[in-house]
Amino acid sequence: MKVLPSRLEVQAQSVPLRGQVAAMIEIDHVSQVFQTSARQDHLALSDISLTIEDGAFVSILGPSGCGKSTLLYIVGGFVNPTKGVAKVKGKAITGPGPDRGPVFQEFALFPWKSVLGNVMYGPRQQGVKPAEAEAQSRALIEMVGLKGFENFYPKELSGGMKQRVALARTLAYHPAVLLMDEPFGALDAHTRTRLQNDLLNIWERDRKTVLFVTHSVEEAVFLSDKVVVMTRSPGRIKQVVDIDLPRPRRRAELLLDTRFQKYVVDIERMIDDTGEDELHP
Ligand SMILES: Nc1ncnc2c1ncn2[C@@H]1O[C@H](COP(=O)(O)OP(=O)(O)OP(=O)(O)O)[C@@H](O)[C@H]1O
Repeated sequence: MKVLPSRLEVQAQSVPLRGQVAAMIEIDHVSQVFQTSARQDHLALSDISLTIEDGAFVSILGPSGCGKSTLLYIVGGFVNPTKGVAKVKGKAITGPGPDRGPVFQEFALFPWKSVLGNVMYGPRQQGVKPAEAEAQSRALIEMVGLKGFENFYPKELSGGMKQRVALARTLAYHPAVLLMDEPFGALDAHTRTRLQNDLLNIWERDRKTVLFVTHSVEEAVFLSDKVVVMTRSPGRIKQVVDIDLPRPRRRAELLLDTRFQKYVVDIERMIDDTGEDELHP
């Protein structure tokens, strides 16, 4: 899904929500119809209901075009569902907010700002004083493994480094929920593995709720508490799989673990069973 307004400024203006609740996100009978340019209605999502607990890491898997991004954008408040309601902390989502931090490729880094400038942007917009915003941002840059690159500009960074900056920039808002749309999809296998490990380490520190869209079954099983498998278009939930593997997880160990391998094979079969990976206009 491709057309998104740049809403970073909007997110930065509202006040963050606080407090722990059991259900962080509730998606209640949500359907989404898009009008295509040919003026035909296209049912992208059909009657999706899903509850995501506070602090859970949930991945969404499914064939291309099944509505994964659309679901993420509905939770982000960038798309209003045609039917049903999506809630965050019990409140209906009516637009973007700083409680939900998107890590989407559409939210490209500001090319005219340094790494530090990009990460500091959110806290400064939220009224954090410059010295404090800088200290917080430097700590986050270190946390995502970019210490020493504070004064670099996006064009001087690799794809993986840009993703790290994007993650630090979103974390700087202190969102309760991270919304990640194939954040590592464009990276080489080695960088992808490193970023998966780093993301898990960061997540294990403060257990934010994460909603993560990916095409990689292995990545989903490695990272997640739950994997949501969707049917092909129109997207419905086929199955929610609880990933009962101990944490902290080490990728090298898990790859040899028969339980991990079984989850991957079972979920791959579920996706194959959703039908041919055909795209329909
Ligand atoms: N703004 C839009 N206007 C019209 N149709 C749209 C719009 N956004 C998405 N769609 C359609 O909705 C369906 C779901 O799109 P979406 O991007 O959510 O799927 P996806 O599962 O994330 O796909 P992929 O895995 O290929 O990224 C597709 O058929 C797409 O063409």
